[in-house]
Amino acid sequence: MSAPVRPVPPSSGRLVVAAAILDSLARPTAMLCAARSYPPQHAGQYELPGGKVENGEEPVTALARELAEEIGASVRLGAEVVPPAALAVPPPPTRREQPGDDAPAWAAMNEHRMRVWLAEPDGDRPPRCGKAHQSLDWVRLGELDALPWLEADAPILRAIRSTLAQGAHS
Ligand SMILES: Nc1nc2c([nH]c(=O)n2[C@H]2C[C@H](O)[C@@H](COP(=O)(O)OP(=O)(O)OP(=O)(O)O)O2)c(=O)[nH]1
Repeated sequence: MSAPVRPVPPSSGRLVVAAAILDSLARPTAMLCAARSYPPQHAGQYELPGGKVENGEEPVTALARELAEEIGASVRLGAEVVPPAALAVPPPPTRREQPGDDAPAWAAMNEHRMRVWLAEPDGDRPPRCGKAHQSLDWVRLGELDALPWLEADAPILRAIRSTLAQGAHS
């Protein structure tokens, strides 16, 4: 008999938002992968571009701001990559300073919760590598597994791949 699945406890961290930026939502062949430049113990590890939501900010507004600040890019959002129930960290009780933080999220590093959206460049501002990253590269979908990702991102990458395989991504 298998052990009962314990619900993921609420987290004490902040909400982080990130984007799996594809070359095309309709016909994806590559994803934009960013290698962190800090902290030292995570330098060189890969992540999805994004960052922490500020107080008072809606998650998708924060994502647009973080992408503009970090990689100078503007994107069109596709579907959210939603965690399966067994991995979902529940949202905190409604707080006025976190509008829109009302959905289950992935468990991220440092007790943070993370929500992830598929996206594609909207053609206005192409991505470029900023200070937060050592490198920013388009990586073919079949080669994503070969990169050293932040440990917390492993189940998210699996979900991205399975969403893309189902063809339900725009
Ligand atoms: N952007 C991003 N953050 C991730 C991913 N996976 C993951 O665990 N995280 C964690 C790392 C950080 O603790 C947090 C994101 O916050 P951040 O990008 O503002 O990073 P930071 O705390 O180093 O930045 P700062 O506020 O100190 O400038 O979420 C991911 O794929 N993308």
